[in-house]
Amino acid sequence: MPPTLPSGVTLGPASANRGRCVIATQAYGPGDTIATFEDPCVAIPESSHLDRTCSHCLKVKPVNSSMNSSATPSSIRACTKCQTARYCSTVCQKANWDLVHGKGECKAMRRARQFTATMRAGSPDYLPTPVRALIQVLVRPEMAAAVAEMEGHREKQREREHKVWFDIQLQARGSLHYVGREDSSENIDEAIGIVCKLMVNSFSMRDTDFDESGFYTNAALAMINHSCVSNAYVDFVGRKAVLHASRAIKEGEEIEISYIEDTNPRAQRQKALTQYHFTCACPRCKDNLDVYQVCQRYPHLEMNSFSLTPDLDKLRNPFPYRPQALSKPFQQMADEIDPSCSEPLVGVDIAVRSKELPRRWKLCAQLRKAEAYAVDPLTRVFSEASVYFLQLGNIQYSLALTAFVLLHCDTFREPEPFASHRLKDMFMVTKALSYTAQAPVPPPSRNGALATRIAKFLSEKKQITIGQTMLRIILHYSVMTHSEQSLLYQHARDLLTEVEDLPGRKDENALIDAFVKNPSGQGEECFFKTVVLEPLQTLAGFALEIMNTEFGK
Ligand SMILES: C[S@@+](CC[C@H](N)C(=O)[O-])C[C@H]1O[C@@H](n2cnc3c(N)ncnc32)[C@H](O)[C@@H]1O
Repeated sequence: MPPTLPSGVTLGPASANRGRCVIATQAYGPGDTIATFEDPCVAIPESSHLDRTCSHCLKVKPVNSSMNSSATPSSIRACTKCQTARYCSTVCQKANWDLVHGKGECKAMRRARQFTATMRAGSPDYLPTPVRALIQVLVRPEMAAAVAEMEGHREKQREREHKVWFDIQLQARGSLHYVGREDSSENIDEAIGIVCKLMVNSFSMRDTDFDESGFYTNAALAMINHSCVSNAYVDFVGRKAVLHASRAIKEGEEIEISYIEDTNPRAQRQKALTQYHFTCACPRCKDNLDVYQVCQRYPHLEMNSFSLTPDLDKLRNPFPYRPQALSKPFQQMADEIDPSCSEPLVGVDIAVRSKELPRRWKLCAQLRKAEAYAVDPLTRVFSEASVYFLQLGNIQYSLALTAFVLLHCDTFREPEPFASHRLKDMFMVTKALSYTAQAPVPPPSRNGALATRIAKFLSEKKQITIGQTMLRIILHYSVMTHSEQSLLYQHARDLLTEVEDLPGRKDENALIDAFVKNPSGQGEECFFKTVVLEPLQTLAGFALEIMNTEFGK
């Protein structure tokens, strides 16, 4: 039986090369909620997040206590039986017990724990995420039936590298063992089929740092096809998946989401799509468009007039004077260097990063010369450098680099002003401003003269007002897209309340309020330009100097 789709969407006709698809039953505007998907087949925390995530409502206890908010649980307690699943309340524990944990998952987790204690002492006592996902399906026959309807490309998965097929078999056998089922060829066959289907139809949920924090499969959501220039995106709120329009969608039009990071170069995108077994024929792939070209085609650029990049001419025509002078297209430059700097630097030892960043910065020389800052791997180098300096304690450098990414990269990469990366980078800049607003100007040091200049510049600006205005923009777009339950919205709202309640901010509060209500008013526009935008642009302007000083020209 095909899955039942929520109202707002319906199954469209299947085609030979794309299979089934989902179409809109009415028209939607950019940011609109299209549909909400409930009753997932699987919704679990990533194994690495188990100890701080409620296994039922999936709320995460922040690592950093300063990120606590009304939306995050203050404590997470382990199930006393398996010691693996954790819950934020007895209500969640009971609900999860009835749904899945009491149906065999708890027993399976206990067996896994015992096995590790006796056979593999010292290794992590939880099972890998895909194995836990498979267990959830195996112990709920109604979900096994729903998963059976999905596309799994089983034969093609078998033809992939030996390691992939070996892992699939291992996961299938391991899960059967832990749920206490015989490893008959019939059972193994069924389990392998489920693993393949989960690989093709599952989503990674991400936390506010964009780390993979959960694994999610929903039979109805699994009917949506992919495009690297999608018209919709999925947000996760607890156990619900919410589908939003990223651009206007007509009644009867196919809904397409992106399964992957669509701003990556084409070769990387193709590699990431290997597990889905199709060749993407979207315009970005077909013509190898760069992010600037895709941005120019976004039909609602005017929405950016209420954003940190309100210069619509620049979005429509980012390189007015120099397109012909280029030796080769941006994307070709990027494709040539990307393979030698595509490994993510997050989590890599800081000493390695201190060598790797200058190497990558140098490799990006052609893109820098062309000022194609929004094209990867160059944007990635800026973002990774920002994290690097933050870890070194140089908050001024980190702030300037994130401001640069926000103003010179994010909008071209994601032209919709409600895009999650944009809102998240805005929030990071706001947080950094709240620290630098309180911190004294650092004394000059051998490498710190530039940081001192940045700090001095900031000390002369109204940092709180800049941050407060950005928080209002974040909240505006979260409300517009009905994302008030998202963690980012909750954090932004908490921080805003804190700032608005500070003594002596009545006048600023009124000015910001007036701007949000009427951004195109003459006085309001002037306030935004001089108090918020120009200081941010100057701050971002330090970024190139930082990179050249630290990593060489
Ligand atoms: C999550 S499912 C989407 C629903 C699928 N069409 C079905 O009938 O079950 C993913 C699979 O759909 C197909 N698919 C998704 N997007 C596609 C695209 N842009 N071009 C061709 N096939 C696509 C691929 O077979 C892929 O493995």
